[in-house]
Amino acid sequence: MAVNEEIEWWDYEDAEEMAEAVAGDIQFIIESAIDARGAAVVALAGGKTPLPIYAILSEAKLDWKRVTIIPGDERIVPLGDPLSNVTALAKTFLPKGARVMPIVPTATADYKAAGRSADALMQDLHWPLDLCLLGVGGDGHTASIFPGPDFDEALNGPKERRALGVMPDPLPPEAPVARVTLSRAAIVSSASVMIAVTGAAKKKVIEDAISQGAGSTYPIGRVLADTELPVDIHWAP
Ligand SMILES: O=C(O)[C@H](O)[C@@H](O)[C@H](O)[C@H](O)COP(=O)(O)O
Repeated sequence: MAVNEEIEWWDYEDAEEMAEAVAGDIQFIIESAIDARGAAVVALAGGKTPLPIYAILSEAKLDWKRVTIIPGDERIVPLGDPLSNVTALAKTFLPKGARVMPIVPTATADYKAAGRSADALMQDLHWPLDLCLLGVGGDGHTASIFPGPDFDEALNGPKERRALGVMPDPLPPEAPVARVTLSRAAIVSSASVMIAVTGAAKKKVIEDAISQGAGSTYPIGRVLADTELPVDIHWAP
């Protein structure tokens, strides 16, 4: 397994400046995909950090009806729940005309079944994804790749498995529920992988994860070690 040596940090004065820059980069990726094949498919991170990016991106002059957006991971909660990643994306991008696709259609107690259904839904999309925008948790998770019983499957499952169900152990306090996530294989196959994070603590976690390399204890380290294309990490205090 290679260690990615093409990781570039982009540091900004504040979250607003980062949001402008990242929104601009995503706009460019979407425009390029639309120019190339008439459509774009992007996976966007959940959580709170990227919300200012999405607010700016949604104002971009894009042919939104050609854009499909999925959450790169989802908490298994009903649509409309404050924890639902796709609900936040839908509020921002549906009014623009984008196709925002839930990956967990109905909340189910069986997270493995939810993962299988998400994986089946992925077959309807154009692969590889044009972009996978990732967030990182303070514990080093990315998308919903967490330590726990599904960690190995998320990292090392069959390459064609693009999504799976995950029960984080321990459950993250900010959203203590089972998840569906893109697999590492699906993430690293993306035409472009980008990370957006804020705060000194997350910066330290990512730096440690990168220096640990392919054997990193952090999910983000395991993902970064497996990407072959350059990865941009956007950071603001
Ligand atoms: O649904 C999720 O949990 C996420 O997609 C997750 O990977 C997120 O990016 C991090 O937890 C950071 O979240 P914050 O930006 O809210 O800190």
